[in-house]
This record gives sequence, structure tokens and C-alpha cells, in this order.
Amino acid sequence: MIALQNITKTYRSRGQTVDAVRDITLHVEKGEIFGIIGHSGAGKSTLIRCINLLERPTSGSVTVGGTELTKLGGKELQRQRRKIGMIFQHFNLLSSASVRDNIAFPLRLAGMKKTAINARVDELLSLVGLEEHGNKYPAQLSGGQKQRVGIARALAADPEVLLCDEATSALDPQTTNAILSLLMDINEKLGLTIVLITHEMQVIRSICDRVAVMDGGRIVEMDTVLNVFLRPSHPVTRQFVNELADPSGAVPVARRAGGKLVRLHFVGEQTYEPVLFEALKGTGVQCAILEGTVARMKHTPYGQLIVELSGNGPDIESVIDSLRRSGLDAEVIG
Ligand SMILES: Nc1ncnc2c1ncn2[C@@H]1O[C@H](COP(=O)(O)OP(=O)(O)OP(=O)(O)O)[C@@H](O)[C@H]1O
Repeated sequence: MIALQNITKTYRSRGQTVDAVRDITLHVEKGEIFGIIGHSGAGKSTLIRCINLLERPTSGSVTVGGTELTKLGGKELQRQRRKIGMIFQHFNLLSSASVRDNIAFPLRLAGMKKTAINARVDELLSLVGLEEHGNKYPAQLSGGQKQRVGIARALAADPEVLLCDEATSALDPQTTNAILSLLMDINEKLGLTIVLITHEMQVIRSICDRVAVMDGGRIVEMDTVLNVFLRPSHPVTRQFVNELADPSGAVPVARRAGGKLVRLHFVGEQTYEPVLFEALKGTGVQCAILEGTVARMKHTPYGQLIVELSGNGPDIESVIDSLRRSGLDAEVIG
């Protein structure tokens, strides 16, 4: 659905040059939710804005839905851009227009008739759960409601792709979850392809299928969310994954002489099985749970435990082997 080929974006101002995006190639499949994560200044905003040519890349090509946008200009580019909706961190609503008029705006621009616009606006208000709020103004809405208006407006022209530029960064955690659920719902109902940028791994874990990690204008890691969580390879990725596993950043300290600290990942139905109990049975190895979380990666249950195994060395090794044999990812961390 989206193909970025060797995209580079260099800003030049007052004799200075900044390579915001460096030679990025990536493909996003139809119906996928694709996340791009990175720290501030990594180049995420620049990259996502290259997809609809809000920023024209200095070199490289952008193809969306089979059309190479970088070859187009003027009216044809405008027409093709209707395939791509976009939502923003600060919503970018017209404060002097009602919710209905904000949503209708792109439809008026496209020359749609008034009765058709009204029907479409009703449909969109219901899709985003704002049926009761059509005649209000943005100032009368909460942040989450404003973002719902942003989503309805972005979907008005029935796009194939939705770009989300830090869409939940200005929202509290509960509202963030509600907006992420709405995005996932829309993705499933409409088959919409979604690309989002964020600096929060929580957002990636909740709704994305694949993720690209950016650093210094480059993609340093790209894979399914599950693989990135289980086996992060780049230091920046590891930092993001660890922040989520343990926001305090504190690594638990082994308390018994000879004990081994082991990080266990449970994925899918394993999360609910007594795998650890079975591996310990009859071995004489003792197990202390130092830390644990159970969460979801989109629809997949996922758990992480940090345990301390103590007993004699060969017995501990055999417990770890048995855990691995039952399909668990077991990593000795201390
Ligand atoms: N219009 C511009 N002119 C000059 N430099 C720019 C411009 N826009 C972005 N940059 C620079 O490009 C680099 C990447 O910026 P970008 O906004 O894409 O990063 P980001 O990952 O989205 O960061 P943030 O999360 O803080 O928005 C930064 O060094 C930034 O200062």
C-alpha cells in the first residue's frame, strides 16, 4: 500500500544542513497498523510527512496505492492526497467552526452536495461516538473528543491510509487507550492502513502489527512488534522495551548466593499455562518471583517474569532447559 524508496530529507537554512531522514526504504502492507518510534529529533515527523508529501523528500520515491506521488504536482497530487487522511497531536481543528462543520470541511472542498455531506457527517459522528456533540465547538470538547473529531474529519473523504502524527501524546492514559481502541476498530472495520508515529512503546504494543525504530534519521530496527519485544537488537530499541517492562529502570538484585536471575517471556496461550510450576516440579530448585507483568500485544496475551532460581548449578540449568523446551523465551540476566 505504501512504498518508500531511499527517502532522504535534508533541511537547509542559514548555511546549515540537517539530514532529518537518511536513505529510508520501507513498505507498509494494506490493512496493516505500522508504528514508527524514536526519541525527539529522530526524524519521525519528517518521515511521516513525506508519505503525503507535506514534506517533499530531497531524494527518493513515495508510492501510495500504486501511484508514485513524488512524480506528481498540482491538481493530480491534490486528488491523490485524498487517499491519505491525517490526524495530529494538537488536533488542528477550526475553533470557529462546529464539530459538524469541521468534519464537513474536506467534503465541501471536494465539491460534495449538501444533503450528501449531512448524511456522511452523521455516519462519521456515529463511527467515532460523537452523535450528541455535532453542534458543539472545539472549545467545548475534551481532548479525547477533539481527537475523535480529528479522526472523523480525516476519514471524511474515505481514505485508504490514515497517518497519525503523535495522535495520543496530548492525552491522559485512559483517553489514550480509548483513542487507540477506536483506531484499531476503524482499521478492522474499514480495512484502513494506518501509519503512526510515537515516542511511547505502550502505543506500539497496544495496536501495531509492525514497528520501525528510528534514530538519527535512520531506521535502526524493523520487525513485527512481537519480535522486537522479545529480541530487541539495537540499543535504542532495548531502551524503549526496557522502559516499558520496568519504568523505574531498576534491575532486580539477586538475593541468594548462587542464584540466577532469569527473564521469562510468555506469549499467547502459554501465558495462562503453569509452565514454570511444571519445570520446577521435583527438581529441588527454588524460585522467587521478583517482577512480573501480563499484558497484551494487540490481540496476543504476553507476560514477562523476572525470577531468581536457586539450588545447585546443574539443576538450575535443567530447569532453564525445560522452560526453553516448552517454548518459553528464557534469558539469563544475572
Ligand atoms: N523545517 C525544518 N527546518 C530545519 N530543520 C528541521 C525542520 N524540521 C525538522 N528539522 C530537524 O530535523 C530533525 C528531525 O526532526 P523531526 O521533527 O522529524 O523529529 P521527530 O522525531 O519527529 O522529533 P519530535 O518527536 O520532537 O517531533 C531535527 O534535528 C529537527 O531539528
